[in-house]
Amino acid sequence: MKKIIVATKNKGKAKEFKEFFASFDIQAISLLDLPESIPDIEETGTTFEENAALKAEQISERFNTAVIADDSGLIIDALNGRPGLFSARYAGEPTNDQANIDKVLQEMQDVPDQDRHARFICVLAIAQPGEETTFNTGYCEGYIHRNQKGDHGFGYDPIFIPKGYDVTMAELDPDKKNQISHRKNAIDQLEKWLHTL
Ligand SMILES: O=c1[nH]c(=O)c2ncn([C@@H]3O[C@H](COP(=O)(O)OP(=O)(O)OP(=O)(O)O)[C@@H](O)[C@H]3O)c2[nH]1
Ligand SMILES: [Mg+2]
Repeated sequence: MKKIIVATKNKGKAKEFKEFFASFDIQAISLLDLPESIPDIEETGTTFEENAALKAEQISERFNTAVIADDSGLIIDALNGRPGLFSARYAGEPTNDQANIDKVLQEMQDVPDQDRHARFICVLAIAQPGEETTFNTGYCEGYIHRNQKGDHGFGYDPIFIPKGYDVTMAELDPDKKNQISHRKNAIDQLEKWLHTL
């Protein structure tokens, strides 16, 4: 089976990448699967693209092979785009999904239903030795619920209701999330390249 390194230490993302790539007969190997422990990559970029490139390029250089990295987040209109680039550590370090959810719900408590629009963004960077890094971006539109529901997925899934649905992303079956998510929409743009592996 072909393999590809995905430069992530996020268990939720790693699980989804494994599921996505299995359909291409490719085994996705996350940084959590590697025998040696890989130092955290500091995300000093000012955009999702910069952070995704930082992660993909550093790991591609270390292993001299093609590497995919994902920088993603939740963008909420009523919070002027926050948590955005800082979605992982919105409530501070170490990252804690529940604390992040609590902070968003607290900041959104007085926001009326019609103003609770939000979207997930996923930027994939593909770094290959000797080649320019390329990018694919996917979105998933929706809105922020007033409380959290469901226990599938990860991150902010329990408070995000995808457009066209009346349940949160965390209430959806994982296979369903993988059909509509920002990650899926970004990976769909990779299809041609994945067949070249
Ligand atoms: O509910 C969610 N469903 C998703 O599908 C999703 N995708 C991203 N996120 C949030 O955005 C942060 C990414 O930050 P991020 O791209 O820096 O990843 P990370 O730091 O968790 O791991 P790594 O990939 O950098 O190793 C994550 O921690 C989450 O809070 C999601 N939340
Ligand atoms: Mg990160």
